[in-house]
Amino acid sequence: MNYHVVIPAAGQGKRMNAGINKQFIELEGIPVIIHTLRVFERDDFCQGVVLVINDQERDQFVRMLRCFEIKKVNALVSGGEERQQSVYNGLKAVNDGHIVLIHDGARPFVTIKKIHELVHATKETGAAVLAVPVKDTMKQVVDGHIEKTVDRSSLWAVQTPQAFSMSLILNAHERAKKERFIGTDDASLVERMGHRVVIVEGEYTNIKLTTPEDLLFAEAILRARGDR
Ligand SMILES: Nc1ccn([C@@H]2O[C@H](COP(=O)(O)OP(=O)(O)OP(=O)(O)O)[C@@H](O)[C@H]2O)c(=O)n1
Ligand SMILES: C[C@](O)(CO)[C@H](O)COP(=O)(O)O
Repeated sequence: MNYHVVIPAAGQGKRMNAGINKQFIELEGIPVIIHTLRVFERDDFCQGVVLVINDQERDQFVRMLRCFEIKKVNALVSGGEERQQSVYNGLKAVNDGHIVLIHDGARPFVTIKKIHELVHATKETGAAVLAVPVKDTMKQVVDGHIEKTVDRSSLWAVQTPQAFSMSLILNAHERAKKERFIGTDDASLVERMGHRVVIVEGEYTNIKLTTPEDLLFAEAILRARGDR
């Protein structure tokens, strides 16, 4: 069940519009990225973390890791223009291990329970993702009007971590780069090679902090957890 994890945290956070890297926004006095890293710090199955960052934020990250005593980050790697490039840079820095997880730095609420279910499922096909069934009715919209209502029964909102055998995901990234394909998640690079990806039902609290209102949900999630 051992794994390594690549955590992309090198984005611009444009949709958050916070004026700073959203990974540095504090929730109950702790930066988002530290909340995320602490999950893996606490998981004995996590053998090491590769953190992908903006070079100009390197000093800030080094100080933060030291201040919060994060020990498992064994590489700080430069990100790229696209999330996919950042992830690929991170994968190349994972020096051993058979299973690798890729997890957004902006998703601080993943649980160890779900991580372990995901890693276990990866043994089945070499690829598995956390996802939750969509709750809203989905419509396809063209030029501002509804083209059709999409059958919701087979639609899932995919999250991270996404887990893969190391060789499979490296091959998928290398092929996507060669073919100039850019996907919005890593599983899409594996799917396009015709490889089965297993869905593991995740939790609705595993939100990605993307726009300002997500911070309201984040504070509510922390309060609810604190009450337990
Ligand atoms: N070039 C990029 C883009 C994104 N990410 C990371 O990938 C995760 C998911 O991406 P997203 O939520 O879209 O972050 P941003 O790209 O920063 O957001 P935006 O699109 O609003 O700028 C984030 O932890 C982000 O830091 C990254 O490492 N490198
Ligand atoms: C990888 C991801 O979190 C799965 O839902 C999502 O695709 C990232 O998208 P973003 O626009 O890069 O945040």
